[in-house]
Amino acid sequence: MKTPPVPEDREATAAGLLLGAARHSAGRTTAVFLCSAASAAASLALPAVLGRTLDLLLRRSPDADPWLLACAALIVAEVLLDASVALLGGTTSARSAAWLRTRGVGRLLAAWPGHATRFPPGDVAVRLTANATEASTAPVSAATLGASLLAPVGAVVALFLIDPWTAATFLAGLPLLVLVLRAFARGSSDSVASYQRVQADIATRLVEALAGARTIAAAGTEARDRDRILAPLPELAAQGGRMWRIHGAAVARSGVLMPLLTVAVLAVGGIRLASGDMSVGELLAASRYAALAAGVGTAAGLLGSLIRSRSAARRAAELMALPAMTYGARTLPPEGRGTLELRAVSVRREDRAVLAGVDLTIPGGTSVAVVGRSGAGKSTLAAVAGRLTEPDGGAVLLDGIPLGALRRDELRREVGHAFERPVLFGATLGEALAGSSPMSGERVRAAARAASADAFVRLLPQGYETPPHAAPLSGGELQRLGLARAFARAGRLLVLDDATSSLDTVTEHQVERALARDVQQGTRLIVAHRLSSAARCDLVVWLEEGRVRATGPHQELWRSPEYRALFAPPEAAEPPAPDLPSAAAPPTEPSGHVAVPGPTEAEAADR
Ligand SMILES: Nc1ncnc2c1ncn2[C@@H]1O[C@H](COP(=O)(O)OP(=O)(O)OP(=O)(O)O)[C@@H](O)[C@H]1O
Repeated sequence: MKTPPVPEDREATAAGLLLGAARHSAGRTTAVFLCSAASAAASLALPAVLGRTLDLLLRRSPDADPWLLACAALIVAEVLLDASVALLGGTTSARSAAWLRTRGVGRLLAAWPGHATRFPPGDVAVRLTANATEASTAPVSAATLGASLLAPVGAVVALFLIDPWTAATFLAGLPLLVLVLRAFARGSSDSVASYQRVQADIATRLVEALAGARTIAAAGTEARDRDRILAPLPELAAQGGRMWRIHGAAVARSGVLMPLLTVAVLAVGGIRLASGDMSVGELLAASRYAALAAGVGTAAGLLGSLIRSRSAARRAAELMALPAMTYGARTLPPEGRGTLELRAVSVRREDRAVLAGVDLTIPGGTSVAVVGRSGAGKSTLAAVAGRLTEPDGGAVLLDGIPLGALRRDELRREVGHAFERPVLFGATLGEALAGSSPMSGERVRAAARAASADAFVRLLPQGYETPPHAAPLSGGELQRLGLARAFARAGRLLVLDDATSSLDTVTEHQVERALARDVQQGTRLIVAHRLSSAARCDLVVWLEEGRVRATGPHQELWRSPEYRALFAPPEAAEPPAPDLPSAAAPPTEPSGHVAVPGPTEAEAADR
């Protein structure tokens, strides 16, 4: 039977996510429940059949034979059903885990990059592996728990039917069990959540250390960083110990309580046998039913599993709560040339205005350098212009259409990006440059030539067939591949966020010339620290503390000593005397650059 899907926003809660997983595997989970229930029914029927068989055997009745066969059939059925539950349960949980991971990864990648990168990679890995696995067992645990209660409930009913006194004796002890299980559920939730949090903390530290392996080796701090990564271990041990102590205490208490209740039922049954109110067979059946009813004590194990699943689901659901990037349904006017407009754009980060009321109009086909001191908001502006982040106020329009109203394919086809430290995805370099769109090898190579990447790629033994991880790339070569990827898909707007910072000035010049000559013409927004880059652009946007300080051609802005100071080494940053002609004349060749580390692709996404 097809079940309706859980709405996506409901999946952002642990209950909604678990419901979604249960619905996804509804057929198999129902089969687990039915097999568990049938096994419980077989175990319930067995004592009655055994008791009846014993009475018939004691009477040497010829009718005992079919009853003996029924006993054997019930035992075989129980074994087979239990085996089916184990097999089905395992595969059902595996399917639920796959579903949870697919949803989680999908949500993560569909979210605004800045939101997604707030979860450290190690933490995300734990949420999508260990936590997803634990959460995935919930449907099967719930089905098994539900079915496992059928046997004790049925056993108490059977006790009533055999002799109400035996049933009343058993029920008298049940409130104590409820208290034990309640205390267990409360204590466990807390310690399980803390355990999972500390687990993720260690993973986060480990992944950070791997990313900074060179820094650790260079500083010779291996021992200190090992201790730092493993610092939460004592807390993990404490939370783990607490978790299993609570579990152990619940199992021990119910383990004492349940046999006591069984003995009490037997004692009452013995008295009833002595008074002639019960047969020997009925006493045998009552003792077996008492043991079955005592099985309610094992609920602690399944309850513990459900509590761990719920806590893990809560962590996985936090990924589902990430706000997804939204797109519209509009396309760009065909005659547009890539005019970019920012109207009163503001971006806030941690209660601070990173961009404040930025108004800009960049005519189509213009190359624009965005300059300013470190932290001025250049990368944030680049991210807003390419809609890698949504402004908190104002609007960004391309050829008169708000970026948010554009169709996804239209937006990503017409707006390209290159970053300071690009990440290459794909089985081969050729694939990594082509990206997701089908593209001829010649177009990829032309883009690589424009980015001065073709020559070194062809020198690799496998050329464009080299897997990215097997290509020995310098920072500058990697940047050129990132540029080639952007050039190959160049549309109306190309955003280069410090994407040439690792190139030597000669190569940078070559790339810029090829960009102007060989790459499809459109608007270029270039975050630049080098004087030469700013000088070669048609227009410069000078940002200062999140605001546009000035816009204009480089030659015009060069008249300002403060503008010149952006590109000058510190000792020359003092405003020069107004009568110094050399300072006022805009140099055409690079005279220096402010060496500021720019963002990685991931960092750029975090604007
Ligand atoms: N996710 C974020 N959370 C908090 N602050 C942020 C975030 N992203 C950027 N900022 C802050 O916003 C300001 C502008 O950052 P941005 O990276 O845009 O500057 P930039 O001009 O590109 O700097 P640089 O030249 O050093 O790359 C900085 O002060 C930065 O610390």
